[in-house]
Amino acid sequence: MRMSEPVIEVEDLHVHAGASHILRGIGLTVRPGEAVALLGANGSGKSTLVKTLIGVITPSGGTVRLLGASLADDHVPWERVGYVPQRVGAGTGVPSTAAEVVASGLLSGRRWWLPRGWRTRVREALEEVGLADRAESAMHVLSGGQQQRVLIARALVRDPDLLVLDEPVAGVDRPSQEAFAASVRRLVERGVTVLVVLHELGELAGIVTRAVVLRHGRVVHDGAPPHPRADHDAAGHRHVHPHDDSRPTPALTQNPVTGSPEEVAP
Ligand SMILES: Nc1ncnc2c1ncn2[C@@H]1O[C@H](COP(=O)(O)OP(=O)(O)OP(=O)(O)O)[C@@H](O)[C@H]1O
Repeated sequence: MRMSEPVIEVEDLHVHAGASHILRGIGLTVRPGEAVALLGANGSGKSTLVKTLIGVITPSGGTVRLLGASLADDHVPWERVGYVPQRVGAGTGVPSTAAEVVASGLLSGRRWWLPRGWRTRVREALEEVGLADRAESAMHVLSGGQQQRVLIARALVRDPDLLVLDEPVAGVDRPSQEAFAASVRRLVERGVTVLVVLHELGELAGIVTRAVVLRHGRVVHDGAPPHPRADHDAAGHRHVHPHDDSRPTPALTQNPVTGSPEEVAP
């Protein structure tokens, strides 16, 4: 991949699920070193887009290229991609320690043994998310936020060029949110490209360089992230904004309370 080549290149992407047309012609180009927030109301298609990017969902139309390689041709260098799924509930899955979960990030479809020096890499990844002292803790005794940080460490241990995260801080405790934001800042400083699904910018305001907003499976805003406001997490604030399909696509403005992009009547 040449350095100037896009890390993510999506053209006219469509996804159907049964009769539902979920993604309706998405175009998105992300260049090396960008930190992009993918925002939008519940059900706007954010998770579907990232799952399509990482090959979990097969598109019904359009093209996806990651790190210069076509997804359809199955040539994507997955060892250079880190993915953090939407949080799963505590206590699910097989019992394993934080270090074991992180080490699993070093395995890939082609390699089912751990590389030389894996212990050091696992320790560094756990240090990166502030959990070096919990390496031998079983996952189920960790808080939800700590579990999420372990999943982030599992993606980081691959030393990825592209990191894709699906709502990594939804519902997690404040220390975990702060640790996550600090990690993302360091990654961006190192030149890692980040695409992160968020409900609001929160701790990542000032770190993400660009915001892409989806609505009903389309990109309705792609540009500068909204400015953060100190009171974005004030009690009583509604973090999601229901939409009515019958309305025309509205303009976006900055929510005066949250600093999040929000729609206004045209
Ligand atoms: N397998 C499926 N079959 C049918 N509809 C689906 C399927 N997966 C997702 N959808 C629908 O597609 C739409 C987009 O879902 P998606 O999870 O991508 O949205 P989202 O923006 O990530 O939402 P949230 O913020 O709630 O996670 C929703 O209306 C959802 O119900």
